[in-house]
Amino acid sequence: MQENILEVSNLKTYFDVPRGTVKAVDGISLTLKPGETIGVVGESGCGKSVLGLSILNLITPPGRIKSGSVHFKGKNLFSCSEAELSHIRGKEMAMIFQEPLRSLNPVRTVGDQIAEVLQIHEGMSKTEALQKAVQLLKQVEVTDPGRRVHNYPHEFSGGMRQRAMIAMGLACNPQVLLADEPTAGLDVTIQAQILDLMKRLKESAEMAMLLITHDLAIVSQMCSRVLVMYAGQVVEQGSVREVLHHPKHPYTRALLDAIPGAAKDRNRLGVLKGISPDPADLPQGCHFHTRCPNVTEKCRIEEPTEVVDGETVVKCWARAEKGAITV
Ligand SMILES: Nc1ncnc2c1ncn2[C@@H]1O[C@H](COP(=O)(O)OP(=O)(O)OP(=O)(O)O)[C@@H](O)[C@H]1O
Ligand code: NI
Repeated sequence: MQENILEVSNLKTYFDVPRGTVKAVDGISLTLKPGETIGVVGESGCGKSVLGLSILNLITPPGRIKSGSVHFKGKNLFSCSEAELSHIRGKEMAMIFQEPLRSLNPVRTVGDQIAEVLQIHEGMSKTEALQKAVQLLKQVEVTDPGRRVHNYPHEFSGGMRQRAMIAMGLACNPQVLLADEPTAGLDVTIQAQILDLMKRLKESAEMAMLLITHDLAIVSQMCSRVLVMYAGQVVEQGSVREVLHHPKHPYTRALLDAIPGAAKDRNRLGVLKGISPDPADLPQGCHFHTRCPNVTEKCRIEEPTEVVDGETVVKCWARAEKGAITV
């Protein structure tokens, strides 16, 4: 068996806000093998981005890592020095953020920003780094990269900014890429092009990827395994084949039913009923019980344990009581 490159164990990330404590990530464990792509899905606010930022130890107040660990190649990132961390970030483990405009500096050229990563992590001279930046822009299929490298982010279209972010993320050939909605907000054709590009780059470089998205179609196109998050927790995880075709958790089923095409075929409701719970005031018992069609008395009182059911791990009392194996 191949060793895990990334191991997240019982991770909890909380935000202390005036109205209470937001449990954005509340006990998540996952593993990633070299070259593997895992999808992370769930509704807005369920904690996907906070999970990505926590893995890179980038949480700042009012947020805090409450407990748990993140091991990258056997090294616990929560006990690394700032110097070790900045070496790992960007070089060995890169993140493509949800909003490129927020992470690209508006007053510096795209080329300078890509070059900076290479100067810091690869010790290149400015001239060498700029040459490499042109190559990278070419690799992510930005047309006329020799001219574009001197542009500012606002001179790029949304799709091109996203490509520039991918170029920056890939500059140092990271072994793990955390991609947070890398194609959100782009039109469908450009989205397909960028995903295809990421897939090809990933395969040629054997890079592992954690792909955060709310789009299940992207998961089935890109990932081998998927984690379904609800209110800071993983409610179901397993192979894409199993989870998307034989969902075991009622929340996963509801998510699948919310896809218009699937809903039409199966003649079910297209919208997820009810609202997500307030993460600063989560319901007792199973976090999903307020919206679950199969809720029982026990679900309202006691948090479900995770159970192995075939190839899937599910956090649901209905499954636990069917005699599946408790983790
Ligand atoms: N800096 C912060 N201060 C307070 N609360 C925060 C902060 N960042 C995130 N949160 C809270 O943590 C929870 C998880 O947020 P997160 O951004 O991870 O959601 P998400 O799943 O990425 O959603 P989306 O799909 O909309 O990107 C939310 O309730 C959010 O309000
Ligand atoms: Ni997010």
